Amino acid sequence: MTVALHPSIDNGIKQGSGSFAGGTLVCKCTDHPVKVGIKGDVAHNHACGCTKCWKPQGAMFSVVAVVPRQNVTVLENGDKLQIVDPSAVIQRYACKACGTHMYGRIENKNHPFYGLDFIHPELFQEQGSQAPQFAAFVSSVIESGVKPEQMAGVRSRLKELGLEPYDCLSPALMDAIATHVAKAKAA
Ligand SMILES: N[C@@H](CCC(=O)N[C@@H](CS)C(=O)NCC(=O)O)C(=O)O
Ligand SMILES: [Zn+2]
Ligand SMILES: [Zn+2]
Repeated sequence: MTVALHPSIDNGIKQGSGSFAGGTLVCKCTDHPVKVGIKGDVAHNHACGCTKCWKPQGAMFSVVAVVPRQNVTVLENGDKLQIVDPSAVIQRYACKACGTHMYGRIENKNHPFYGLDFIHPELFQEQGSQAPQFAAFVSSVIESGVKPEQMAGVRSRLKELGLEPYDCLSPALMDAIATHVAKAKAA
């Protein structure tokens, strides 16, 4: 049986249009859904296996990407949003009614990813945003209950889908973090 990872990738990765102009993220509420407007396309879209990123019901992975924070605007029913864990690096704003995370924001100006918000592209009403590029925090799915002996199958399915599995972030993002830290130390 094929390993189920996330509904938006289990049937194959749908490539982005390359010219996605942005759109509206909508939570799962049928009544008064939270709507968040995003300008432009997302970047660094990836599957994340960590326990903190929001996943739809039954999914093993989250699918999460970044956008500049100035490109994120709460459009409707923002009163339903609350921060999941105010002590986390990424402050994830979730709908109190349905639990969907609408955006995650870093307030620490010294953080390497300060200025970028984290969003879940599957919540776009519109099609065509950038496809997932890799898988991050893969080993962390064990913390959500996946058995260690299932991991070979999980990694091989990710590879089959074209998502290289990493146990932290991709080399490009890890290099960006290390560069930021090196510059901060040198300053
Ligand atoms: N193994 C941990 C990893 C958590 C983690 O470090 N997540 C990454 C990727 S989203 C992160 O940057 N977290 C910062 C945060 O959650 O605020 C878990 O699964 O809970
Ligand atoms: Zn909701
Ligand atoms: Zn995560």
